[in-house]
Amino acid sequence: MTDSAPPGWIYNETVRMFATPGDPPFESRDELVRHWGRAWGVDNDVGAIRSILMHRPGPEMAVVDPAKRIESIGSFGDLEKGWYFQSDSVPPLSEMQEQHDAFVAALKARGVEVHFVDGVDGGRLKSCYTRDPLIMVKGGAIVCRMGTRIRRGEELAVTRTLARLGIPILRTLSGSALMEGGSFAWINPKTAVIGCGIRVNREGAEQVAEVLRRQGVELLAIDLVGYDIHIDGSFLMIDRDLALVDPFGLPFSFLEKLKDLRIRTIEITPADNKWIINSLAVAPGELIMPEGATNRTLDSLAAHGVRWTVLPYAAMQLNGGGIHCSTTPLIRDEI
Ligand SMILES: NC(=O)NCCC[C@H](N)C(=O)O
Repeated sequence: MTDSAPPGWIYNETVRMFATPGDPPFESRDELVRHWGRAWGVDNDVGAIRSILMHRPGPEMAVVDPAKRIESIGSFGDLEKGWYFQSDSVPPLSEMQEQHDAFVAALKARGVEVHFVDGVDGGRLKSCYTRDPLIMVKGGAIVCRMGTRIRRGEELAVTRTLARLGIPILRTLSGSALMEGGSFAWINPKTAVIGCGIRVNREGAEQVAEVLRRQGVELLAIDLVGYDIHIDGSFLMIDRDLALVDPFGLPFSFLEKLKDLRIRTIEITPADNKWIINSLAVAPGELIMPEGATNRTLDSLAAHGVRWTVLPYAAMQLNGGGIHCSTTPLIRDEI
């Protein structure tokens, strides 16, 4: 047969013989492991963390000039250069690094593989909050588009890092989208939420929703309150069906939606340090949290079977972000 077959037929029959179908889909574990080396990605916010992305604050912090005091609001910043420091005091860099190092050590002690962002530069002083320039979904990352000038460009450093690690990038937000990962949260493996506001617009949410739709995940888009920048200041999943919330930062309709989804909630009180919402679930019902929870809230956590480790993080928080903001889990166990 092949003796007399025309070359075109041989070519086409070979193509047909070696064709590979689209299913199983890109995000399936076997496909990822075979072609990308690991099952990168997450589809929940509480499964045991295996791999995480962080950035130790470093030379970029030198952009902060304590002489640039903004007296009218009691903080520091330079409108021309775009940097801002959201507190009335600037801690020594060594103190921020010490707290960050202790957090990294606590994660490593749990067996978490910690990766660091390559090439942070340009005085991008918020780069230690790796939560924001990317979102991890099933099978890889969505690179965001930051909603403040000094943070725009963190996307490039993160993209280089993802490439070095071999992590698929499923989408880079484009057009007029604004999106920061701190305003994205998984509620369960079929439902996620984005808080829209001054840093995240509906176009950003829609571009993320497109990626998630292909994974069979529904994305809720809610409005944040006032100038709140991220939903992770008011909402945190801490177990498969349990969230820590600040009701003052969330619309009533979202609190009702959580009930529909059978998510139980623990509400913080004004006496709690608000940064406790910005904790990290390292496994179902296991938190790393900053200081400042009231006994009332700790008792409630304990009554719901939650365990926690407390780390000092006040110096890191002075730059405007907390424990949750300082991490992006790259791989979590399924729940
Ligand atoms: N997820 C977060 O809340 N990230 C920290 C935000 C850092 C800082 N306040 C900012 O303005 O970007």
